[in-house]
Amino acid sequence: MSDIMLKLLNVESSYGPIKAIRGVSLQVERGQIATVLGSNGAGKSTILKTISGIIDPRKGSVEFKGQDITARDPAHIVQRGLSHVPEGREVFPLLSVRDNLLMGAYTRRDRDGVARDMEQVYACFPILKERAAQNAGLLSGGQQQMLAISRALMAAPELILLDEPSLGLSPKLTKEIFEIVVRINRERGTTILLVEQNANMALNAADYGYVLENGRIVMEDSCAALREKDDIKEFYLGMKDEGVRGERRWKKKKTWR
Ligand SMILES: Nc1ncnc2c1ncn2[C@@H]1O[C@H](COP(=O)(O)OP(=O)(O)OP(=O)(O)O)[C@@H](O)[C@H]1O
Repeated sequence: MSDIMLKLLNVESSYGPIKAIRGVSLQVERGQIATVLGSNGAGKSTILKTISGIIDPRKGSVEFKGQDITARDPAHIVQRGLSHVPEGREVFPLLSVRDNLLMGAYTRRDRDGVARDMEQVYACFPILKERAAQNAGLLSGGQQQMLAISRALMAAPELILLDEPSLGLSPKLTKEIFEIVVRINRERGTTILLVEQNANMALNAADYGYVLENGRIVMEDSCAALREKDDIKEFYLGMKDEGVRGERRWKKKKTWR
């Protein structure tokens, strides 16, 4: 029997009158990397903010490890084992790299475990050990992304929500970050829900994917199957269908609409 770590049922969240997500249902199995793909403004970040308690949904429910966490306090949700790496990294620029990492472990009381995890993070990201005493604001964009992911790891989470880790990074750094994400999943068994605009990277790293458009899930499947779908190739992977040209091509509709 599969072990469901996260389950959203018919979730709807709004910003005042703007409905950002509607009727979103999805689930993530323990040990899996799942991804939500979608273009700008599709509602990807809103899904993650609703899960981690930053936004209270208008409707629907969020279950984590079989327990209802809908609209619970974010600190409570972190303590239960769920960490959120927000878009844009948001490290504390005037704190040292080391203090940023310790902030991630703020809710923990097991000092030995924290020290052990700090060493593991340094082993995974040697640059953070080199720069441990430096202010985080002096790190490059890619290094700040590594720090943001590491800070989440310091909470010893069972599930990490990762918001657009590729944002603003070079293709080379993006590849490196994705390799690390997969490594964290394989080596530590951490379950990951990743939202991305870089569909190519996300579909290669993840096991299962959801496609979000205008706040609704319009398609879901294993990433292997999604990579083979013509609509995904055309609209998300930028591969043109050479058999359909000119006006016919413009008239071609996505099959999920
Ligand atoms: N703080 C806010 N106030 C009002 N509207 C918002 C706010 N944040 C997001 N929205 C709106 O909610 C919708 C979904 O936004 P969201 O940030 O979840 O999309 P996204 O898929 O993460 O986009 P991107 O890839 O550009 O980050 C958009 O229409 C956006 O304009």
